[in-house]
Amino acid sequence: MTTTVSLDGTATAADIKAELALRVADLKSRGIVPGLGTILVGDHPGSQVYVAGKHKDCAAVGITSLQVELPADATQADVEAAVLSLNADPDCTGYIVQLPLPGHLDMHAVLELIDPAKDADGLHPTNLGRLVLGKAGPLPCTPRGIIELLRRHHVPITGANFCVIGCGVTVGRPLGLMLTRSSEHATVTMCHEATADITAHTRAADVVVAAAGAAHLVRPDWIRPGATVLSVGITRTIEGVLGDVHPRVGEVAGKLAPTVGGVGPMTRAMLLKNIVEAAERQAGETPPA
Ligand SMILES: Nc1nc2c(c(=O)[nH]1)N[C@@H](CN(C=O)c1ccc(C(=O)N[C@@H](CCC(=O)O)C(=O)O)cc1)CN2
Repeated sequence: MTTTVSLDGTATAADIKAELALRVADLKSRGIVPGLGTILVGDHPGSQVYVAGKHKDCAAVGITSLQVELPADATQADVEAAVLSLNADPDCTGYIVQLPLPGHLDMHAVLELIDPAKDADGLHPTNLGRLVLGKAGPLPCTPRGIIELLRRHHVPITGANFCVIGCGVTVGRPLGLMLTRSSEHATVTMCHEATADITAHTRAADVVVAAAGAAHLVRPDWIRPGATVLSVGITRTIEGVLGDVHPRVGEVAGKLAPTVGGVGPMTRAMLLKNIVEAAERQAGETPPA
């Protein structure tokens, strides 16, 4: 049996928040007050928890919070009006529209209306295009958090074989783009529900990232002993929160980012980092690499 090392996102995020608090204090000493806005539509239970966590984090590092809440039956026009209002608000350095939106709303139309300079999630088409072209800009929070978690725990990335399960817009797709930049240069296999013989890909991987949103999809026999595994997707059931990675994978993996306390806190920390960097850019500075 392998002794698994936990990739502790809560502790790592705490370190990052302490570093960011110093940068926020420096900005404030020069009269620049970073502000994060959130737009939450409806009463999705996970989203309410995540947005509350984001504002708690802001308070901890000295970032101002602006919260917009709209009912589940808000119209496309209501949501777009909230976006335009934050685009115009000088107290808002950057903001996010919490996803998923209720099914009757057009997510892509909403995301396209965000001012790319205020896009704290890096999900505006302009910023995703900048990522493809290797230009500086805000990076999607979960993929950025995954790479930062691996780096801070000395998991090799360059030349490593990654298997990313799930091709969603917030995690899988941008993660594939980020891991193949010249600064990372990993070899990435993207898997999805139509992948034939998925275990052939997971068993060949040094690092498996499970971001499919399918409870306990990844089983112990899918993993090469000693490989690194990150459980990203979450399914909420009446029995509680279930991750994409079966708990017994911990008996095989060398390093494991658990479903709770792994990548989630890193996602939140990277949102703060995107806001601090946006404030620095808006002040005409180049954020540290
Ligand atoms: N606009 C966005 N929407 C969504 C994103 C995103 O990056 N931008 N990602 C996810 C949700 N998410 C951030 O919003 C997120 C997910 C999980 C956590 C977290 O801290 N999880 C806890 C567990 C809490 C629980 O689910 O009970 C943990 O890992 O300890 C934070 C943020 C979808 N939407």
